[in-house]
Amino acid sequence: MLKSPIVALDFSTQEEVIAFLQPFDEVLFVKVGMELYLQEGPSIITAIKALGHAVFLDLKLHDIPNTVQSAMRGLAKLGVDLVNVHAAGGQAMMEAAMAGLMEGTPHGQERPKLIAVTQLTSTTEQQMQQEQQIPLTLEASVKNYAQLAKAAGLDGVVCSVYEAAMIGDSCGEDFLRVTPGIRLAGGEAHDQKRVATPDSARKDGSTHIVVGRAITQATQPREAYQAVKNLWEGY
Ligand SMILES: O=c1ccn([C@@H]2O[C@H](COP(=O)(O)O)[C@@H](O)[C@H]2O)c(=O)[nH]1
Repeated sequence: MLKSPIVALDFSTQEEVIAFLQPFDEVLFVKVGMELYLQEGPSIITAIKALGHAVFLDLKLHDIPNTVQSAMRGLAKLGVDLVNVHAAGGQAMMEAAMAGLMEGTPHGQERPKLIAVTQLTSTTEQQMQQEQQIPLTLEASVKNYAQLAKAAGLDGVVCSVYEAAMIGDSCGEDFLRVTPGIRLAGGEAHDQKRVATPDSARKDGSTHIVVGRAITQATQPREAYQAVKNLWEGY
């Protein structure tokens, strides 16, 4: 899987996506989330793949195992590189997701990698304990979800940079730690709570970073992407 920063294409239309991608002359790893996929449908994946980019389809599935298995069987046919579920759906749901992906991946093609969201990067420990009524530290909850995902045979998790090293120790260095909540130093956090810079992500155990607004809302997105990439790669 490409190691370059994963750019969150949080736009509503294909036109906006094409206009954003137009100045880039390299292969990008991009993320299509609910906003874009629910408005444009599967054709947005075809359009992005036709430009040669790698795709993380971030739909965070969370339902009963049978429903998730059937949904994943369908998504596997889109030829994306990475998909996800919510670990809170449980081990049986995650196993069903993996089974669906394996059933749906066309013969001769590589199965998309499957990761699970642990605790959203917009969640604080206090929120988790009070609203979700989880009587653990945030780190312990993330570790529990990561170990469930590992036991279910998933390829990794979504977590914040602050939990990435701990998950590498607990689940193995080749277990993916995909970390959103990335900001350039001094950047606006917006709704994110567990934020970190691209260089701290590199030093603190992320295997991949996800960056949206710091790039897509920059006055010069291509330059912002290059700045993030340089920090992530250690230049
Ligand atoms: O825990 C999570 C899981 C997913 N996301 C997604 O990543 C991007 C982050 O966007 P920014 O603009 O860089 O904040 C966004 O698409 C989220 O849906 C996340 O932030 N945290």
